[in-house]
Amino acid sequence: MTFYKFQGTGNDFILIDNRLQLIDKNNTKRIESLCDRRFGIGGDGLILLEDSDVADFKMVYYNSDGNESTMCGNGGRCIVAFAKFLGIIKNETEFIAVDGPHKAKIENGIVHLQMQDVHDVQSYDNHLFLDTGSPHHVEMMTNVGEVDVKSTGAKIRYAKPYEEEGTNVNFVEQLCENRFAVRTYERGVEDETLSCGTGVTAVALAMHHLGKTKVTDVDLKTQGGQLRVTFNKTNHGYTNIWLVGPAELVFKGEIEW
Ligand SMILES: N[C@@H](CCC[C@H](N)C(=O)O)C(=O)O
Repeated sequence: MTFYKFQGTGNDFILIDNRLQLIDKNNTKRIESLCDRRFGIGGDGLILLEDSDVADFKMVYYNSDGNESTMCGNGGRCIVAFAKFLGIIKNETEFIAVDGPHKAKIENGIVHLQMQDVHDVQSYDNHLFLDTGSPHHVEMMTNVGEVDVKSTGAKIRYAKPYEEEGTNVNFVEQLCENRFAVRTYERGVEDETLSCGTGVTAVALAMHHLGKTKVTDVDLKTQGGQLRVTFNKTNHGYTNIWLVGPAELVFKGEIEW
């Protein structure tokens, strides 16, 4: 079976064309072993591209622990690049993911992915919580380069109120009016990843909600590169949210499933 390795700002994924339904989707151990960086191909997750009756294709996302999870923004951008590579789409598409339909377009190699509207941004004393397709805890700090993301993120992810279901955890530093540095601990990877698409989307909206920025076109600096999030603010929350950035094929190979 042919697999493809893609990366979007260093968030890396194994992609497989599963339109013939050849994959045993309950084989959690196999997915985990393929994502292992020493004994497998290596990746923050594995994504299946499947047929859909209502859209160009369907995205099925697994974290590197082998479990199917909620929406992956960088994975969403990578599967759009993969669908173009396979000749399923040209430069515009609509596909189905676990959180519903997503529009996307590719312009000069950059993938623009529309995210679901966000109506609820919860603000607490020293953090915010919102769901951008996946759950995100957002915490501001003055020197994000120095935080131990793995241990601090894990403490927050397993503590109340998140506990078993967990959350992704984002640490944010404001660099200027429209630019923020973000480091993310990802649930299901249980470590820092170089970038998280739903995470930077959550950060952009949270910073606007807090009044840290007034712009609706925000630059996000991740460990793996630059992303951009644009949106509209309405009386009902945030709409027309787009996650924008690169997504590239790294290599392909053959595996026994
Ligand atoms: N890397 C992702 C987020 C993937 C899902 C997350 N790990 C979870 O289980 O909540 C992104 O780019 O959004």
